[in-house]
Amino acid sequence: MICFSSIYLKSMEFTTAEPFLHKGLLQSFELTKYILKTNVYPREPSPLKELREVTAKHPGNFMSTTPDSGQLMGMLLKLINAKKTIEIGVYTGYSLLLTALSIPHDAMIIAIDPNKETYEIGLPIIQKAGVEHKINFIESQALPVLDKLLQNQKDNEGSFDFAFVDADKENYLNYHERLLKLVKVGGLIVFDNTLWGGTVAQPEEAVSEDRKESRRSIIEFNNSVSIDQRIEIALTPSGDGLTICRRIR
Ligand SMILES: C[S@@+](CC[C@H](N)C(=O)[O-])C[C@H]1O[C@@H](n2cnc3c(N)ncnc32)[C@H](O)[C@@H]1O
Ligand SMILES: O=c1cc(-c2ccc(O)cc2)oc2c(O)c(O)ccc12
Repeated sequence: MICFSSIYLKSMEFTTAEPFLHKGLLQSFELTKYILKTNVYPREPSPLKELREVTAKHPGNFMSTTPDSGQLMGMLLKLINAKKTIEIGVYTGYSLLLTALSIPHDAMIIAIDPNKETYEIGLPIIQKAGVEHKINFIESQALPVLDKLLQNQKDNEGSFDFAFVDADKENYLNYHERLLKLVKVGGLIVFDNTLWGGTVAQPEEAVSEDRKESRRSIIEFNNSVSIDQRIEIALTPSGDGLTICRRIR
């Protein structure tokens, strides 16, 4: 396993247009670059490319969903013909715009994030792409919004086709429980960062202090979904780890 600091140092060699290289868990930057350059970037819709380039100039750029994970999510959204979706953790909106571009004209996304400022960085690009009408942005912590949606059982329980979670790792299990009630049988819940920079497979002593708490939460989450009989799962090593959960009961 390559240690995180050496990944970081190596990543400094790349331009700000490619802040995703250091996030990939593949053991070779060249291989990550190969995947992005041959299969991902050439097919990335131009508004997403523009949003990625704007975000690259922002200090939090490492938080964006990686373009390869975005490509996989776009495929999933189209495969299930998702119409009613929910996203927890928007930042500048890469995954949000990706979702908006992948669902039909009359489909919708409830997008939740307490930080409206970062959402507003990507908003002009979302508007220019003509998909703002699909988005209901809610400036809030996610848990109270999910609980409110669940209070209106008739309209919301089992009604969502797709959910994407990319926010505070400490609440992943709380989100999972609520989203399992909101998503229909056959619907998908996708969680980002489930390999947490590879630290899930490292001894705790080898992990930097600032990553320990989230690492513990992610490990607890991974263990829990691995035995959850209500879902089928696939943990894919795309980006920082993407766990796809399909509700089956
Ligand atoms: C990793 S970023 C999301 C990246 C985004 N998916 C993208 O593609 O750019 C995490 C986001 O989660 C938000 N967040 C943190 N705690 C949250 C909470 N309790 N509820 C909802 N969003 C939260 C942060 O404000 C931040 O914008
Ligand atoms: O380094 C991070 C941190 C987060 C993060 C931290 C605290 C929150 O309340 C939400 C998110 O998320 C990240 C992320 O999603 C990512 O892909 C890379 C790094 C980080």
